[in-house]
Amino acid sequence: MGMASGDHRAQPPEWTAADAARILRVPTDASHKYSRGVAGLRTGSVSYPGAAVLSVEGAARAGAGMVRWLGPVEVARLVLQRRPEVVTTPGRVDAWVIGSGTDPGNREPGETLRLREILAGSHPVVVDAGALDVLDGASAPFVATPHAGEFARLRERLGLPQASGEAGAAAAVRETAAALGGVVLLKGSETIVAAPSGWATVVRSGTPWLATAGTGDVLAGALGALAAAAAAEGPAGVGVEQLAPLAATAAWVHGVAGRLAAGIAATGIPAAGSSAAAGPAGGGPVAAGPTGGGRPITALDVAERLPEAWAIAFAERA
Ligand SMILES: NC(=O)C1=CN([C@@H]2O[C@H](COP(=O)(O)OP(=O)(O)OC[C@H]3O[C@@H](n4cnc5c(N)ncnc54)[C@H](OP(=O)(O)O)[C@@H]3O)[C@@H](O)[C@H]2O)[C@@H](O)CC1
Ligand SMILES: Nc1ncnc2c1ncn2[C@@H]1O[C@H](COP(=O)(O)OP(=O)(O)O)[C@@H](O)[C@H]1O
Repeated sequence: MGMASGDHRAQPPEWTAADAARILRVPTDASHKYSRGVAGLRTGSVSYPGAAVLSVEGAARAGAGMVRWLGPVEVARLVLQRRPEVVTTPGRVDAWVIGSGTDPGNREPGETLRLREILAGSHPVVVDAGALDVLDGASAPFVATPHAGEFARLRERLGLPQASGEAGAAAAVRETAAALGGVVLLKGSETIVAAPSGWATVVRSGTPWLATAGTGDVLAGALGALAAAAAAEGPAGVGVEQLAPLAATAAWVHGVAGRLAAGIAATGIPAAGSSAAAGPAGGGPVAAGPTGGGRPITALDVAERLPEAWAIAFAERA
């Protein structure tokens, strides 16, 4: 796994298919749905019901043993229409996803308390969009997943200066992770992940076609599934530093899913729709760098390609 913890000014190494392959978990004969991890989502709202559906899709397609979604009944109806596998009653949760598709300005005080309880717990938490304002004082291990606009607001709240330039971005993500005491995943054309220790990596597996509404909600759900799988593995749970490679892996798989959906055949990735794309045998390393061509995609298209992207990474397993 690439390390860059010593020198905080160094550019972080790129996260690769082989790195992702080491992180992904495969069920065994002894597995059951709970041992594979329950991803608990408090995402979406009456104002943004679609984000609930999209984050649920991300979690379900990234291999959760169970997706538990909690929220308003009218939103639950939409979630269940799309995915009847989802459980909408309270119960066991191994990792949480909060904030996607919620507006802090419209949040009921009871919901704020619930989010604070989750962040005071011991299960890992993916903190997206509308929950980024409740991070202060969190004791649970967490990954914050801001886009550039949310990142700027987060830094302002922390009293940190705004970052500039590529080198500045990586340093700023490390600095923000240290200040928050949690992992920060800054979404963009390059996605930068840093842990409080200074460990950092950059994910370049995506495509600009991902710049469409809702793809970030899919990513949050996918990361929730990976965190739940890790947390369900043993009583020791998942520490904050362990969340960083999980976050990088979710971003890597999400980026490749975006390329597959857009029909971009990067080096080693079979063209979308080809039979080779269906399984590990078609996998290979994914080239970094600019991608040409492609076609418009939707966030659900990305979610649908997550299993293929997963298999491409897994094929790199030594
Ligand atoms: N189907 C659904 O239900 C969907 C629900 N969604 C949910 O909607 C909620 C609001 O989320 P949001 O991202 O639209 O708005 P918000 O956080 O208020 O910031 C927007 C401002 O920030 C700035 N900005 C700078 N960089 C930026 C960047 N890289 N990407 C984006 N913005 C960037 C930019 O200002 P500018 O720089 O252009 O002046 C812009 O005006 C949230 O809960 C989310 O989960 C969405 O996921 C879509 C699908
Ligand atoms: N130009 C780009 N190139 C590659 N990936 C991008 C680009 N723009 C956005 N993305 C990816 O698309 C996703 C957008 O997430 P986000 O901004 O949270 O959108 P939303 O809130 O609508 O879900 C992120 O995974 C981000 O890395």
